[in-house]
Amino acid sequence: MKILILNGPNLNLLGLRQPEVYGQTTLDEIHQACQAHGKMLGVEVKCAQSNHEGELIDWIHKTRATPTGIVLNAGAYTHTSIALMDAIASVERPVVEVHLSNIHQREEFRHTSYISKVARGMICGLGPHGYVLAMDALAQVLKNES
Ligand SMILES: O=C(O)[C@]1(O)C=C(c2cccc(Sc3ccccc3)c2)[C@@H](O)[C@H](O)C1
Repeated sequence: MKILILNGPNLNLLGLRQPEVYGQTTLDEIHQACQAHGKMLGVEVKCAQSNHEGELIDWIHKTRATPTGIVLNAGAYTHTSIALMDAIASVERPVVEVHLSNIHQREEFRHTSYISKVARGMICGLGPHGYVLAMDALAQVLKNES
């Protein structure tokens, strides 16, 4: 059983600017926490980040090879990418969308998510803990569907 932690554009800069919105935790610290939680869950965890839409799509396509749950924070692509939406729909793998901030309390343009249209569920506004909660949900989904 595998879980892919996939992060989109600019999230590699987490913790460096705008701590009031995205907190002070770095992406590397989030990935370390996900790896530790994966060990507790007994699942293999792969963490990746890309600023490039096509590279994120390639990561999603690779999940066709093995039963994998996907934790996806697509960053700004959340609000624009029909290509990411189609990639998720094409692999038929469970996806939990995660956002550090509560996108529904922010600018209007962040209230639309193409990812939510094809994701199993969405967690937003809970900071880095949202990734751990998403992993718990996916571990249960993967167990039920295996
Ligand atoms: O809340 C999120 O996790 C979100 O996915 C993350 C986003 C985001 C946007 C810009 C930068 C970053 S990461 C960052 C934050 C502060 C300084 C540098 C980079 C995330 C937004 O595009 C999304 O609307 C919301």
